[in-house]
Amino acid sequence: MKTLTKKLSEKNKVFIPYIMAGDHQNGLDGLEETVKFLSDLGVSAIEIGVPFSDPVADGPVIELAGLRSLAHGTSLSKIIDKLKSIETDTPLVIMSYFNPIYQYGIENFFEALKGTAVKGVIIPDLPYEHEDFVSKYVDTSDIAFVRLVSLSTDKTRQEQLVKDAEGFIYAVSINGVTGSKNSYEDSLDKHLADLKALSPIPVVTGFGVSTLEDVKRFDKVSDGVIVGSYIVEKLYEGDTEEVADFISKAVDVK
Ligand SMILES: O=P(O)(O)OC[C@@H](O)[C@@H](O)c1c[nH]c2ccccc12
Repeated sequence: MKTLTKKLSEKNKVFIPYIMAGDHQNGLDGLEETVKFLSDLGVSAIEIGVPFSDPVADGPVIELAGLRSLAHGTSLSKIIDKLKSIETDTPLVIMSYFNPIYQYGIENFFEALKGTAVKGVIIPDLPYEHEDFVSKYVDTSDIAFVRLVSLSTDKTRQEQLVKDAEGFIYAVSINGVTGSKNSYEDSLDKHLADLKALSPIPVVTGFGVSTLEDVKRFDKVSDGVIVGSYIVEKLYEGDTEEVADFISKAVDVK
């Protein structure tokens, strides 16, 4: 079992904040400070986004954060260099579209992350059928390849996806881009509970989670939450106190 799977399975409830690498007034030099800030609040893991020029699944908040980060000159290779010097017990999960990793070199990517705090990777545009691009390197490293399950994933495919899965299952709560939530579908809670019953590893719900009510709801029907847009926006606006207050309450939801 990989470190990420083990650490998250030990948790009563999982709370994972998402941040965009390089979206800080000091660009990537601010990454370590943000990681420490979040990790001191007791989060289960930290998802670190790699900015990309064509982020198909990103809503407006994350997309803008990516553009700001790119304007600071952020690249995957600079992020990896930075991650080599960041020490933390909190597992880090890189969220990148496939193209930057492909350009960097898939083997180099996994090789460069050995010995860093990165224990997982999410590649939202690399479907199950194409995992063999990375599986050789995933299998020989301690990095978990995190799979996404959407609302439209049927039971047969869910069974396929949870089999041999590591880290956690990323349950996408809406049919849409990050940050958007008009209202959740009525069937969502049952979908999550069914998925949780199938999955041997934690099922963590993300997309549109931005209030303590959301956190409570998804902590009941799944194993925890991922919060991106809310945190990215508040950190950018400099509302660190509000973020700290939200996260300390969210990690404590019973
Ligand atoms: O922003 P939200 O709605 O809180 O959702 C998390 C999400 O931003 C983060 O996990 C993420 C950012 N970009 C993505 C692309 C695909 C899947 C997930 C993501």
